Amino acid sequence: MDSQTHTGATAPQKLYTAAAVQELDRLLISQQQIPGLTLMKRAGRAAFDRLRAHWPEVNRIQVFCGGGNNGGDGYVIAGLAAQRKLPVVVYTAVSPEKLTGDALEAYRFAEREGATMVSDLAELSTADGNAVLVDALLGTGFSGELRAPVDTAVAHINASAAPVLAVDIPSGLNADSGAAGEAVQADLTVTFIGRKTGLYLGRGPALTGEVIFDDLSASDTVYHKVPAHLHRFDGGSLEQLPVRAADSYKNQFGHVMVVGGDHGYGGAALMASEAAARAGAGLVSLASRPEHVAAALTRCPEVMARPVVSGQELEPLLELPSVIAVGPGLGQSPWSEQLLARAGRTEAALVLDADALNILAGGRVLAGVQRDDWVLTPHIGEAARLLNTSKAEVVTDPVAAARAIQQKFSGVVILKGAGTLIAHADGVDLINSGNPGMASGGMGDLLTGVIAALIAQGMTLPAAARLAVWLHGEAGNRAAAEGGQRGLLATDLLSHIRRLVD
Ligand SMILES: NC(=O)C1=CN([C@@H]2O[C@H](COP(=O)(O)OP(=O)(O)OC[C@H]3O[C@@H](n4cnc5c(N)ncnc54)[C@H](O)[C@@H]3O)[C@@H](O)[C@H]2O)[C@H](O)CC1
Ligand SMILES: [K+]
Repeated sequence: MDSQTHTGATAPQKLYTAAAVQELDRLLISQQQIPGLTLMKRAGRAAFDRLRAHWPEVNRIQVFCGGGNNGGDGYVIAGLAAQRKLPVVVYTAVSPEKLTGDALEAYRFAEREGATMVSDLAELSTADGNAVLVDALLGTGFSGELRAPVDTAVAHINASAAPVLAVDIPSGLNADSGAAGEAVQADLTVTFIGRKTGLYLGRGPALTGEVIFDDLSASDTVYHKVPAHLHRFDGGSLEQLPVRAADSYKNQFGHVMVVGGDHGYGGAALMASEAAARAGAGLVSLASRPEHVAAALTRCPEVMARPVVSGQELEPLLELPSVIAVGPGLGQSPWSEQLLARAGRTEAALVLDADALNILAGGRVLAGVQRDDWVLTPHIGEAARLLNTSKAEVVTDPVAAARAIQQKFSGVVILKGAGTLIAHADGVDLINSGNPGMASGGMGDLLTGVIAALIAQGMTLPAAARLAVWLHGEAGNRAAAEGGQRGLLATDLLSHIRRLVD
């Protein structure tokens, strides 16, 4: 959760890979003539000031320093604390003799100011007082698996009850992908010069705690020289639906048709339909197995439920909608494949989800089809199937996976997760939204309905995808705030979707 507050519309945040941030670092030193040590001092000062602001009662700190410049930032923090008579102990994970360059200068500063240095974790105790732990073990230079003794230092930090500030990035978290094995669980992460993509992807959101960014007074010129890897949107930076004119009428707001609901899966199709209605679509119809029609009429009479026994029966219905969402409760039977094949040939914009994606991945239906006017919404497993690769591969580099699916199928790809990626022809966007309570059946069906409704109301596919992902997650957060996460049900979100879409 980024602490930046939003008073009005703001630009999306730029996210960078570790390599890009190191390029920014290099440019700052070469173009802006800012010595590396000055950058390190600014980084350490920024982190120290944020530590004092976040924990005003702190009365001692323990800094865990690695062997590189992340450790260097830690030594600056320790020196500043000692200067201000704030008791500080530094755990030197790598012997100071091995330090070089700016990190060695920073170590000398901490030593001159009287910071206590220990090389044995057993000498550290946080039993009493308001201690804060500072993780300066690894930053953007981390690669591979955690090596000793950093792994034991990470475990020591995580075993402590004391709050943790991570310098630049929690140690053990991959700065690009957000993948992590053993990694520091931080309460606050202060990151410098460029926001790393890994802070907002995969395990990043769970490990960073609050993220605070400090540009260390870098000038805009360097940012123009290094392209961002992702653009991160939040509530303040999203394109919204236009205000409705007084003389509006329902056809102006499009017609969404949901195609799904095979035997036993009527609920998914109905939830997607109701979500489309609650997100403002002018008309919503549902094409599903006949046994679901009665329940649909009872639950939501505003949805025009139509029984479909075969693909032929679906054909005449496909002329009506401007957007067709195929997938919720669709199943993978011959019936399911027939419906996807026919829907896939219409002029309407498409949203493909769940089993529609699994059928598409099978290659028998719509093989080789690329459309600019469809949105695919895979989760990690469906993405792996669409790319004919493993889930582990997708988790290792989710941005590459989202891009690859977009290149293979064209259109817009939403790769769902704690950080959701939206890949389109002009790049890849990221939205952090939702909460663990949303890991339950039906949540994806709601998102599908909201995406379709926003497209039906005239938004471009990328803008509709971004707003739908944010709105869906925000509805989940508000529903969880109202009644808890564990028992959160998809239909709890509907009333919040209605409020948020206004
Ligand atoms: N531009 C900026 O954002 C600024 C960054 N600063 C800080 O510098 C680090 C990056 O420093 P670097 O020396 O490149 O790498 P690290 O300190 O992150 O790590 C290198 C260090 O760690 C060891 N190591 C690598 N992988 C492992 C592993 N798997 N297990 C154990 N140890 C590992 C490696 O051997 C080195 O000793 C950045 O994050 C910022 O904190 C600048 O100070 C300010 C501007
Ligand atoms: K760190």
